[in-house]
Amino acid sequence: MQHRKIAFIGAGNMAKAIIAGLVNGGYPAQLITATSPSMTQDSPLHAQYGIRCSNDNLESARQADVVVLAVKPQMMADVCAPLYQQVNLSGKLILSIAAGISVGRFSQLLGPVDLIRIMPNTPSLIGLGMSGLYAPPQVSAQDREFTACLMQSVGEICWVNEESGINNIIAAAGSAPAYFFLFMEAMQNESERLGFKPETARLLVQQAALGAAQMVVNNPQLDIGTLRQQVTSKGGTTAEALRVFHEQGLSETVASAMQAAIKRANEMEKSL
Ligand SMILES: NC(=O)C1=CN([C@@H]2O[C@H](COP(=O)(O)OP(=O)(O)OC[C@H]3O[C@@H](n4cnc5c(N)ncnc54)[C@H](OP(=O)(O)O)[C@@H]3O)[C@@H](O)[C@H]2O)C=CC1
Ligand SMILES: O=C(O)[C@@H]1CCC=N1
Repeated sequence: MQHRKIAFIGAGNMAKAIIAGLVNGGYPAQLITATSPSMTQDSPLHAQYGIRCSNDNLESARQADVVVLAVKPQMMADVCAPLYQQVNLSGKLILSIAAGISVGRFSQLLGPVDLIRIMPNTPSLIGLGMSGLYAPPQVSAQDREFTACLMQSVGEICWVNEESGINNIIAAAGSAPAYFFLFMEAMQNESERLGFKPETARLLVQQAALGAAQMVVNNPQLDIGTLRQQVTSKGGTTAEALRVFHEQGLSETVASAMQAAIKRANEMEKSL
């Protein structure tokens, strides 16, 4: 893939996950800078990945070809104002990973820039990310290709044709690791109540989750429902557990939760 100088503005959970995935996947560390107010030259991110670390957003953005906006959505306006006023952004590619800040809002915050929205998720850290991408029509084929390759180096990607698709990606993938963690936490808690030590309870749950996910990956010809049926003996134990999930409305709960994530993203787009 093409290598460009990248500045991450904001170096929290999501930026760190992408940086780790990139460097571990062979992206040259000397081309990556990360900035945040608490960052120093010898911060752990520098020691761990060999990237440049700084607390100077403007200098980092000036020397970069690609600026990744990776601060909390609520911080975005404050972070963009000095970038707009003091950095020549023309010719640079701007990538935003923020939920709830639209391309239209960015053109208010930064003027007319080449911007692609990315909705990644934290498994990018281990090369198993899932990112949605949206580029407005005027973004060049080279910038689209670069961004696709960048995010493919930390996982799978999915382009959306409409910007509203990014909020659907949030519901289905960006926020989704937390859904699975919640489910696993609940299973671990109940396993502990059954008398397993915490580490054993965790092992039981993590191996079941990992095995189930890997079976989905390894069997693209099988519906996930078929894999479920293969576990579910007639009149057996799984059928009873699934009956409880159905009776207590698991599918409806999942659908409502995903809709709530989309609703929140839409609200953020109106208010930030
Ligand atoms: N977490 C996730 O799973 C996902 C997050 N996102 C998006 O990623 C973005 C970041 O989220 P996340 O990583 O979770 O958030 P974090 O709170 O973990 O990180 C935010 C980062 O921004 C830094 N920051 C704060 N103020 C400034 C500033 N003025 N200039 C530069 N950096 C600043 C913080 O630095 P300091 O610690 O020094 O204050 C911190 O490094 C959000 O917009 C979110 O919507 C998208 C997909 C998934
Ligand atoms: O919770 C959030 O708003 C961000 C976006 C997707 C995951 N985390």
